Amino acid sequence: MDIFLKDIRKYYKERKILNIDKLTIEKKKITGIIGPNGAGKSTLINIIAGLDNNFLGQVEYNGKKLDNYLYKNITLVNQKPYLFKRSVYDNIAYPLKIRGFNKVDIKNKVEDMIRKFEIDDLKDKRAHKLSGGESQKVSLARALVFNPKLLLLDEPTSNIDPDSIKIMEREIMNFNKSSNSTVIIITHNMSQAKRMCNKLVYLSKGDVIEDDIF
Ligand SMILES: Nc1ncnc2c1ncn2[C@@H]1O[C@H](COP(=O)(O)OP(=O)(O)OP(=O)(O)O)[C@@H](O)[C@H]1O
Repeated sequence: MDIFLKDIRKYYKERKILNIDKLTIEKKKITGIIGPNGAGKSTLINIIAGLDNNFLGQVEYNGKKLDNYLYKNITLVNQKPYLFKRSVYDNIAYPLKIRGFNKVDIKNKVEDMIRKFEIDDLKDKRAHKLSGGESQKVSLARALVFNPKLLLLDEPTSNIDPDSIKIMEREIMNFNKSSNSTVIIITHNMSQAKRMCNKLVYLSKGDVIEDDIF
């Protein structure tokens, strides 16, 4: 889906955090959002995810307002993911269970994710006992397993070792190509942005300074 933002204003108390007149995120592409600390990147991605309604302006998804169907097809992976106190396997299965997939499908899809992310050794571990980087990997696997139409990533590889970064970038790019889903990634890593993104949006003090750096 493509996303169109218009006249976005976000305040905390009197302080203006976001001030975006117009921004289009193109469908089927990977768009990177970059910019200094405090620029408003996480605030923006939370608004796009539908997790923050307290703002002025319009966000349209394929020309429509966010509804329940769209909301269920959007997922956000945070830098500090929240995982349930269950096994890694159960955590990855969860989005499929709540969407009513049958047991065989769930097993196949979860095992496929475990294979792709090379986390077989983690599958029976309780998720709250994982390291920060392991949690981020599991959280990305849990996001991709149900094939969202819009994947939002807030610094998904910030705690990750170089080998695991390769795996995560590969899986995000493969997912984007095979599903034609739209991906937005916040990153401070310019070489990662260049490796992965079709387009880059530069945010500074809540304003879009440039929206196509490449
Ligand atoms: N709940 C809140 N209450 C008040 N101010 C907030 C709140 N959340 C964020 N802010 C402020 O909004 C501004 C933008 O924060 P945001 O987290 O969106 O920045 P960011 O670009 O994602 O930064 P970083 O690169 O450090 O993650 C910051 O100045 C932050 O202090």
